[in-house]
Amino acid sequence: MTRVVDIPSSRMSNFFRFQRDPLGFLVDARPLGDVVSLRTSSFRPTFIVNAPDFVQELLVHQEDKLRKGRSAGVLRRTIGDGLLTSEREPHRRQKRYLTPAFYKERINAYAEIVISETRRLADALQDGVPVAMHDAMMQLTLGIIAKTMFNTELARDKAALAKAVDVTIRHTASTIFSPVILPFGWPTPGNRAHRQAIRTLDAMIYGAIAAAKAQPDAYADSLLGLLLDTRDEEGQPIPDAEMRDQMMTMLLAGHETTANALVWAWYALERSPESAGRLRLELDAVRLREKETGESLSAAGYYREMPYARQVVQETLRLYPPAWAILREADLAFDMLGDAFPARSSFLISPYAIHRNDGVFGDAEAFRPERFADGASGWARFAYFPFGGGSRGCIGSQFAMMEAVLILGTLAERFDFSSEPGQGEAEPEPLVSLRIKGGRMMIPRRRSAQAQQDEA
Ligand code: HEM
Repeated sequence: MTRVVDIPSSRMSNFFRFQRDPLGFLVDARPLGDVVSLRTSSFRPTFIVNAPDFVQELLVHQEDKLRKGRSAGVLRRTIGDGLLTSEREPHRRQKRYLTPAFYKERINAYAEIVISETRRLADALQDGVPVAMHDAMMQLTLGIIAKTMFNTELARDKAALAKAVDVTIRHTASTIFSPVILPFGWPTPGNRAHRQAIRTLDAMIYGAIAAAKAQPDAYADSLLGLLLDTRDEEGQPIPDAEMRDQMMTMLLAGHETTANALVWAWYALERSPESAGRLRLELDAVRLREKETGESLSAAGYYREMPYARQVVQETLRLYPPAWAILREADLAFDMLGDAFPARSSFLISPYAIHRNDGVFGDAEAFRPERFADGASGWARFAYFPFGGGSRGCIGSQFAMMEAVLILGTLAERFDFSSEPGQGEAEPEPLVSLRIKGGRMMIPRRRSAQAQQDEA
């Protein structure tokens, strides 16, 4: 029996609903069936994939039949042919030379940078002075990605680069889901602003490449150093343009996602005082043990000591997965789990919708980090997949987990954050990654000051 069902609503109403509220549309489509056909044209039949076993087919078992297609085409305007957008053999080749940048010992070294950059932010926060949390997390993770991957300090240009990233993301998101994609060469205001933003980011990237070539030893432990040392089968170095594409890819794929997850985590913790309390207990216990033993933990050691903080991040990635949609296209007709899919089929897989399945998670809308106390092993493999999967799964997943947990721990140790009054419930905004619409103004309260108050 087929597991593909037709969506009951008309093509026109689906189109408008998706444009207006993509997340609502996908959440409503999940209970309709394992795979939902949008009954679009036979030229580009489109399916929403809801069942974990079909997700596994697309991302793992049959991935050789699928491409990223149109979405990668739009991203390519900014990041070129880097790991996120390349396909087939170029992708395999790139993955081979990039993977060592994410080995465990490298991630442990990056962890020290994460903590020192986060402490810098903590030192700059003032008790009771509201902070634009989205901007603060974006600039923090941007600084971290530049320092860990390119050994580059962004102190001076951080705000300008963050602005350029924002322009790029907004324009890319509006293009990916637009029914008509205008050529990038056309001088529309959006294209012009986007091209200017790319020039700003390119200046930083090419500056870093030139600095690394002049002083390679200083960059040996960064991704940039790795790129400089890489040789192909003929012994040729990677061309500057390819290095640029990989760096732009890491810059964009590697900081907005983590920053958005963190803003959601602060928001969720504020609304779940029990979880925030448990997190504080864990953090205080770690520091107490350090005092008692007289040994201070390395950053990697600190990470290991915070299982509850990890659960908080995992649960945040369940409810608010930054990669809210994963897209695939098939060139040729193929079969999946007994159903036939025609040539040029498009597939939309939404971790956001799939992660909200009550049947799997029980009270799925509730923020309950404890669900992850035993890992994520109780569920079907692709019931929970914030980092995708298969050969196109996130290369930075371990780095991102470590980074998010260390930022959360380092800041929560010193501050409680609460939303500035009058903002109401956070509304998700699905751009390239899932944001809080309009950001979130939050008020940091220094914990020691609060404890003093409590004592008084
Ligand atoms: C919470 C943070 C993050 C989330 C939720 C996330 C999520 C994802 C997902 C779902 C994919 C697969 C997309 C697809 O299949 O189409 C992906 C791919 C990728 N991610 Fe991440 N990511 C995060 C952080 C990072 C970081 C920190 C880096 C780099 C330092 C990174 C670099 C990449 C790259 C290069 C790819 C493409 C991999 C490939 O195609 O081989 N990501 N990410």
